[in-house]
Amino acid sequence: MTPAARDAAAITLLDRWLEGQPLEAALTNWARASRFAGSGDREAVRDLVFQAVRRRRSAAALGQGESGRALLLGLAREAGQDLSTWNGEGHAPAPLSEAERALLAAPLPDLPRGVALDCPDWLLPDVDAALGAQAEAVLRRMRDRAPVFLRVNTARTTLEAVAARLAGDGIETRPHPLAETALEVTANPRRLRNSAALAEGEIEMQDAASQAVALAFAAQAKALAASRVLDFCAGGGGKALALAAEGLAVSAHDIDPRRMSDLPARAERAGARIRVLGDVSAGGWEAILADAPCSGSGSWRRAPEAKWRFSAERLAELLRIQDQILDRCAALTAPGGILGYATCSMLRAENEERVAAFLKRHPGWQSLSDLRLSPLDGGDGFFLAVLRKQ
Ligand SMILES: C[S@@+](CC[C@H](N)C(=O)[O-])C[C@H]1O[C@@H](n2cnc3c(N)ncnc32)[C@H](O)[C@@H]1O
Repeated sequence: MTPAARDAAAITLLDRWLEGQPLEAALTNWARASRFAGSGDREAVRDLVFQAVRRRRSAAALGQGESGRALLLGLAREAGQDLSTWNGEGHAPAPLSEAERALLAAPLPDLPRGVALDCPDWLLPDVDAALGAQAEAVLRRMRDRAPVFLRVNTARTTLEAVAARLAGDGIETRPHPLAETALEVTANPRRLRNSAALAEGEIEMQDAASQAVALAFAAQAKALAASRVLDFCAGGGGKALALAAEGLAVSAHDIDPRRMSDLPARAERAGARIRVLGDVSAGGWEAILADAPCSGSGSWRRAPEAKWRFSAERLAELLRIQDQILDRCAALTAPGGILGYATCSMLRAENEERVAAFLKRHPGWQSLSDLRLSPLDGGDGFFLAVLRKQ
């Protein structure tokens, strides 16, 4: 596909998304119906579509419209591209109209803050309160794609050995200061899919901040000599696997057990022993991690659709669920045990305010530590509070 044909495909996909089709479904349907598109084309179209969704507000303002074509025009205007390839020939988009040509050549206007930063207005006060002077820089960082990170299974190998093995496949990496288990992929991330290191459990795809949270919690659980750790919201098991690699005996639970369906196979591949529990009515856990459902506002670079779907009603519902999970885990924790409360949210409402409300409801608990990471640290936005039952 020519670059202009890729633009035309992205325009079609963005239109479908704007009409209400989920992004992944639109991309999958298009890829199935477009046998002419090679893997490089599919990745390029995906990148373009995701970038337009990340920047939906500013792109719509600069392109002056809520259509796929206007969004790409807006992206091009901000980047100073001329779009002369849009000539209507072959599979290229129709040529620019006079008005579009004038728009593309016009100086960039001053946009309202929420538009320029691609943030819904109703979230700005919380983001400002949470991030203070860093709010703008963080939101700007969120307008671009996230790096690709690997977690090295240090129970089995070393960062150096994995990096050398991946380099043999042309995949370049470098260690990342956020977590001692993290490698950032700097070239050819798409080759990872076929890498033997992944198939053999030497690496997992996991954001570096997520790794840092797992390592910080593991260190406190080990300091307590906790013999058993419960991952109460295990989901796909990213954190459970990271905790197990630190030598902890991990049990995994999730309200939706189907989410854990791949966990036994992933654990086996990694050489980790993780017990998957259907029921956790028995308490007495010395260490529990509650990686709670949240807005995902720290990972909106990877899942940009969620940023525009999120609402005040959904936030209120999440806050209730987070409180319930914390209360349930408090009852399951042994006296003297610890409870880690984690989110991939940057909002105070889901983080510090939930912990403060918990401590008010549970006077017998104290806060041991807080960790707040933002995309300026390199990975996703994450939060971890470790609480102790007296
Ligand atoms: C942020 S995800 C977990 C991600 C996972 N820990 C990881 O690192 O891959 C949150 C999980 O919490 C689960 N969940 C939601 N409500 C819950 C509840 N009341 N009790 C337990 N798990 C819950 C969801 O099904 C979801 O899998």
